[in-house]
Amino acid sequence: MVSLVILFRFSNHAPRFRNPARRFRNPAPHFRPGSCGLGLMVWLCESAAGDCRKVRSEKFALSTHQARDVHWLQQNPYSHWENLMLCQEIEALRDELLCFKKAGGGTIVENTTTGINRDLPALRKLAKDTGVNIVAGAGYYVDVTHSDETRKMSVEKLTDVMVKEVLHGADGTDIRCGVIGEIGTGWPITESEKKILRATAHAQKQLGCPVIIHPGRNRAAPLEIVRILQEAGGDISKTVMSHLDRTIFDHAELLEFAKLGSYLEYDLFGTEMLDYPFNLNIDMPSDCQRVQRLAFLIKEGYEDRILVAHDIHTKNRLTKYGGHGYSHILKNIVPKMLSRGISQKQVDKILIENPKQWLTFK
Ligand SMILES: CCC(=O)NCCS(=O)(=O)O
Repeated sequence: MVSLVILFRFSNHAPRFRNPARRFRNPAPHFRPGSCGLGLMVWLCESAAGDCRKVRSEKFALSTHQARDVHWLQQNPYSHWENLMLCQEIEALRDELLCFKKAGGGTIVENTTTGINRDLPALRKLAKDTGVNIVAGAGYYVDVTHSDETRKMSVEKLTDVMVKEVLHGADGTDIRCGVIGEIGTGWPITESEKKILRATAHAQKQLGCPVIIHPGRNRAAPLEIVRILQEAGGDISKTVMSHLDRTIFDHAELLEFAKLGSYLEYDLFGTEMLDYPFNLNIDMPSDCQRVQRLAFLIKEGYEDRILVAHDIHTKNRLTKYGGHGYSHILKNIVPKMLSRGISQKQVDKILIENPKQWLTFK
């Protein structure tokens, strides 16, 4: 059975939600959590001018959306309120996992962390129901999701929390996390995020555990993160730098970064959008370009360091809503890799051996 790192989320993705009225025109507003209603988080959108208003729903109800809306959602996934509420889709996720298993999948990493609705009991139930191994993530997401309590914690306290989440259980359960991350960082990296990065390195030093980092949307971000982790004693060889698809584009810069020895993750497979709403200067690559990037890294000798995933965090990417689903890499990307000169042995390394090595505690 294939073991594969596929990230999916129960989280709502609202911290990244852009105000639809300002879509694609103004710099991204900052987001922060607002009140709760009917168990759903309501998020407030704070514009650059500092005014707050409730994010409004787009023009159609997602549950009844028609085929004609599929393309709009694919291009504007963060501009539809309900589309962000992946936590409502437990049944659809069960179906996705069963399809994934049928396609040869064995394991996924679900690295929703504190700040975006980690739901460990739901993960446990899904793993039991489907027989797919689900590895949960410890730690904290990006700054805007940090609570006042989190901000006040010392590096030592944050380290203790993460160590406990791995050794004893998280969120008041006995469910133990198998990786630290994704640890969220923006650009520039905030003081609170730096503290959490240092704590991550300290926890990793104690546990010998896998770590995964979400870098800010700037080509300098991955390098700066590695520097902070290294200074704090982290093990870069057991650390994944995720979302490289939208972060480092230049080949020479990518090779410079690769030399530092982290895992290099291309994890937005299935995401094809013309305008990347979080940074309009970025041209989000297509799946074909992602495969080209993998082939390039393999040619340069980095096949031991590559990981791939879908990072599904919005509803429209589920099969139920006309999306590519959890089996896209297994069903569509692997054949594409093979047709572009990547051998079956190399595919197996990326889908089986590398995740196994990364997930094994030292
Ligand atoms: C919540 C999951 C996440 O942060 N995914 C990264 C999306 S993006 O920053 O690459 O757009």
